[in-house]
Amino acid sequence: MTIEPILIWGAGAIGGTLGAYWARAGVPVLLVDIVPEHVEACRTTGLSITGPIDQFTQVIPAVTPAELTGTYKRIVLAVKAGATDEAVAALSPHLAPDGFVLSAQNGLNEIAIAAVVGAERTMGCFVNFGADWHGPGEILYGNEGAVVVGEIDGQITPRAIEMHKLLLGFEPKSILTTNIWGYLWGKLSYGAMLFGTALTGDSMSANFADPERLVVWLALGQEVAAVAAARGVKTLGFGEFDPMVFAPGQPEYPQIETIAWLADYTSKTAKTHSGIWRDLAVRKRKTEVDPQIGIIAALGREAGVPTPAVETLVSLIHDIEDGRRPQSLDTLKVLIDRCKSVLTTA
Ligand SMILES: NC(=O)C1=CN([C@@H]2O[C@H](COP(=O)(O)OP(=O)(O)OC[C@H]3O[C@@H](n4cnc5c(N)ncnc54)[C@H](OP(=O)(O)O)[C@@H]3O)[C@@H](O)[C@H]2O)C=CC1
Ligand SMILES: CC(C)(CO)C(=O)C(=O)O
Repeated sequence: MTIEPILIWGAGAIGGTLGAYWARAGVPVLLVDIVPEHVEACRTTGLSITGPIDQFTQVIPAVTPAELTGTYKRIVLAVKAGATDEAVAALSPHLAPDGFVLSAQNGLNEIAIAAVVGAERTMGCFVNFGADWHGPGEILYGNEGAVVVGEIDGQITPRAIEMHKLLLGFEPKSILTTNIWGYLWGKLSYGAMLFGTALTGDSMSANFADPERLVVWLALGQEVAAVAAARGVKTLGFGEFDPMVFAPGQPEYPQIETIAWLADYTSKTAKTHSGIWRDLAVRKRKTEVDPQIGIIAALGREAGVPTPAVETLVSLIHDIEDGRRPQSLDTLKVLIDRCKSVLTTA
C-alpha cells in the first residue's frame, strides 16, 4: 500500500526544512514550489540542510505547480503571506474534499485560507524556528524554535493529533494547542518587533540590546497587545517571550526584561537577521508587511484602538521596499521619535 504524501506548498526556508526532516524520517512528502531550479535540485541532487543544528542532504520528490496532478488530504502551506492568495487558488483543485491546509506561516493567513477552502479544511500552525533559503537545494537551518499546531476552532481532532505527531518528528517540543489564535497573535507581537529590527542593517540581537531602541519594542508590543485584547485574544508566546506582559495596564519592568531576553535569545542563532531583513537587503523584494502588520492597524481601527507606532512602521517598510529610504539608523530614528511621542502621550 502506498501512503499518500504530505504536499508541502512552498519549499523554501520553512517548507523545505520540514520536508527534509520528514523525508529523512521516511514520511512521504511531495514538495511544490514555483522556483524550477530549486524543484530540480530537490528531486535530483537533493535538498541540503546546513548550519549548526544539522547537516544532511535529502533527495525529495518535488514538482512545480504546473507539473502537479491528483488530490491530497494534507497540504502544508509555507509561502510568504503575500503569496497566500495565489497559492491557495492554485492548490484548491488539489485539495481532497475531506482534506485540509495547514498554514506554516507568520501572520493570520488562516483567515484568507479558510475564506477559500472553508474553515473546516483549515488548520493553524505557529512556527518560530529560524531558517533561510540560500539557493536552489540549499537551506540554512539557523536555530530550533517553537512549533505549535491546532485547529482554528480549538477542537482537538484526530487530524490535529496526527499533524502534531508528525511535527514532533521535526521538533520534539512541538505543542498541540486549543488556542492557536493566541500563538498566532503572540507571533504578531514578536513579528512587529522583527519588522522594526529590519529598518536597519543591524542583527536582531543588536537591535534588541540597544537601550535607545527599547521605546520601539515597547510601543509595538503594547499596540499589538491592545488590539489583541480588544478582540478578546489571550496571546501566547515562546520561551520567556510572553506577549501578555505588554497588555493594557501592565507594568513596564517585565516588558523591559522581556526585551532583554529577546536580545539574548536572538544572539544564539546562525540566522542573525529576520526574514524581513533578508527580503529587503538580500532578496530585494516586497516583505509581508501588509498582510502581517498592516492587518494589525486595520483590526485596531475596527476596534477603535489607535496603532500609531504600527502605522509608522508599515509606512517606513513601504519606503524601503519602494526605494524612498535605505535600511539605516536614520530610518529607525523616525520610528524611535514616533514611539517616544506615543509613549509619553499614553
Ligand atoms: N524563514 C524563517 O525563519 C521563518 C519564516 N516564517 C514564515 O514562514 C512563511 C514562509 O517563509 P519562508 O519559508 O521563510 O519563505 P521562503 O521565501 O524561503 O519560501 C517560500 C517558497 O515558496 C515559493 N513560492 C512563492 N509563491 C508560491 C506559490 N504560489 N506556489 C508555490 N510556491 C511558491 C517561493 O518562491 P519565491 O522565493 O520565488 O517567491 C519560495 O521558494 C512566511 O510566512 C514566514 O514569515 C516563520 C518563522 C520563521
Ligand atoms: C526571526 C524568525 C526566524 C523567528 O524566530 C522569523 O520569524 C523571521 O525571520 O521572520
